[in-house]
Amino acid sequence: MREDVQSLDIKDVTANWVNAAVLEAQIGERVRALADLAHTPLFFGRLDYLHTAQEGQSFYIGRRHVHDAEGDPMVVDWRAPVSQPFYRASRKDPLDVGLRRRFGYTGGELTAYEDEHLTDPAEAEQTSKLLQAEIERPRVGPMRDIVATIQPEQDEIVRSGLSGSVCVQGGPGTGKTAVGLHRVAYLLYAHRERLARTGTLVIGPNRSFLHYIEQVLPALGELEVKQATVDDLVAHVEVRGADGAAAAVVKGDARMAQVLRRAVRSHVTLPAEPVVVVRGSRRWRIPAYELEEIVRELLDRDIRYGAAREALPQRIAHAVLVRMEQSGEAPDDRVQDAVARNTAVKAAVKAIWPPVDPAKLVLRLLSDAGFLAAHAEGVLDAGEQAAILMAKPPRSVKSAQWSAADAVLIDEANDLVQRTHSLGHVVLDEAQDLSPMQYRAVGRRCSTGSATVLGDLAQGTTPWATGSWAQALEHLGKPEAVVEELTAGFRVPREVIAYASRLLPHMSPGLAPVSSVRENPGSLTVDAVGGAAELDAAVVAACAASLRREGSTGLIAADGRIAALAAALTAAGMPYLAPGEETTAESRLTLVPASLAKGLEYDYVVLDEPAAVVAGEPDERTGLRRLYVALTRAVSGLAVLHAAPLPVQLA
Ligand SMILES: Nc1ncnc2c1ncn2[C@@H]1O[C@H](COP(=O)(O)OP(=O)(O)OP(=O)(O)O)[C@@H](O)[C@H]1O
Repeated sequence: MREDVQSLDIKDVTANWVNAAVLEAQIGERVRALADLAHTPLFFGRLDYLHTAQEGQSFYIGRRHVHDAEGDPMVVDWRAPVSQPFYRASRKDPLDVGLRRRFGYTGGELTAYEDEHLTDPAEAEQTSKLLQAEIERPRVGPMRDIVATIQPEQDEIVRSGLSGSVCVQGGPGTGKTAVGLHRVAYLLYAHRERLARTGTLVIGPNRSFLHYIEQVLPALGELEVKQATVDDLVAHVEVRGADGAAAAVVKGDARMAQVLRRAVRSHVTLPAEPVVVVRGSRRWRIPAYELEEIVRELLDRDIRYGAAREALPQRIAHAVLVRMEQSGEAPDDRVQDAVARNTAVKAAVKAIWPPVDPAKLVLRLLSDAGFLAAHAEGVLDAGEQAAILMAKPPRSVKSAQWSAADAVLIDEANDLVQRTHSLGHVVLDEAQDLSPMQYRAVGRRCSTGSATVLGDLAQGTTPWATGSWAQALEHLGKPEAVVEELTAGFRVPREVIAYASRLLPHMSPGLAPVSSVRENPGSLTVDAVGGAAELDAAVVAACAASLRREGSTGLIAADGRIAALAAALTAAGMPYLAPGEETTAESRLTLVPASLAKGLEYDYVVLDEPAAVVAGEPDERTGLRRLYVALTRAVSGLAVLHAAPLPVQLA
């Protein structure tokens, strides 16, 4: 297929050099998409149908469509309807499938297969060894795709339609991230043209996380999906400052949207003077009361501030034209445009509906107590207003120490002035940490599209963490989204998840523990070390022991412990990576501050001093949630080492 594309001769089919350049770029893209990936086999499954139109036919299922020299299909794309039973068929509902075969590969070489005769009553139900092997395959690079082993409950989410938004609640390692990414790939397949036009975006919590997941979609042949953090989306100003928790909570509260809306609209002044337009020998006068009617009508229509500001001169000009017609003239559109540009009209518009600079507006709200009070009246109480006022008002937008929450406020103000462009589909991962104002910022970016929201309420570690998905979806502007739950855990072995789940009742009562699909006896060790002095050495030794096995090792520790552990690793001659960095021949060890561990995973995890992880957070609940995240990163083994007593909730 690649050679066919490469050998295309476009000399005779392009009319000019622009056509030729475009076509060449498209050919280049297609060749890239058809690249031969040595370790990515062309097919991973086979379906033999019993009846229907495809009677007796078998299909090979793969990452992409492959055809032979005649153009006949050899491998069917996993996203095609004919592939769906590969993921959904069961003994209870075989979906006309007689045989389902899964192929297993080792380094790109076919080494195993597994057959299921779904309609054979003599055959017993069994769990797939290939699935187990796939999950436990040592991790060396970034996150991998799971096309070969998507589970039925995951597949339902992956294949849900483009028009509806979906929210997925699931404990650690239930495959939320994997499902979200595969859903994008599916939607791009099913709605290619529409989404190519409108665009797709994956939002993750930080750079390390985005690095970790960035290969999944390209491996599925999807090269056009953008990735960003929420901070990237709202980067209207340079963020150099940070808020205390109290200020950040108020700034992230949805009520701020109301305050901003009032503040923006407060710039409109009802006209007190008439507008007099002079054209040739004639003067046309629009009295103040009529101007006021126009302004009130625009305010009521609830269009964006900037759009109304653009409409106003045309409305005034229209009023002038009506008068011209009444006096027997026959003005046309060009006259209306000329009147709209008349200096008297422009001056009136400037006085009535002046331009608003979103950053300046937010700066004024946060630094001018009187201005804030005027617009926050009845919305924020005095204490809340005091919490967000800057101690020392900066001189300009440029010199202000903007915080991340401020940037979100500016984004909201920006949207009040001018509508934010909406994409076709947005995937929001680790959503539980977003503030209501951040949800709104994301919601603006899919206001005419749909969203996939992924998260775990138990892993919320911000002071404004999501308490319920219904509220979050309300802020996002997708209250109709369906909330699905994933309960089967793929990453974390049973023993480890059981240990971590001891924390659940103390930090997120009501959430059911994940039920791991994997039994790995001996995957958990918890060891007390004599004293703080010996801890570093014990941790280094545990890392060295993990590294003797295949795959990646993550050393997770409280942020405050990272410097000491970095020094200890260096002294021991053990090179290490930062979170999100790909493992190399030199190092398979990553030193992970607990604050960056979310969403990541390692074959083996060494967890340093749980009590310090808890103590590193402002309150106990957040501390326990941080610990829960750290405890649930391991695929094959977790070694907990402590010098201080373990948190009582773990005991
Ligand atoms: N059906 C599957 N087949 C094979 N591996 C799977 C499957 N589902 C999930 N996994 C693997 O399980 C691990 C966890 O998945 P993922 O990171 O998507 O979980 P998550 O729910 O986002 O976790 P967290 O809450 O910790 O962010 C990944 O390595 C993923 O590839």
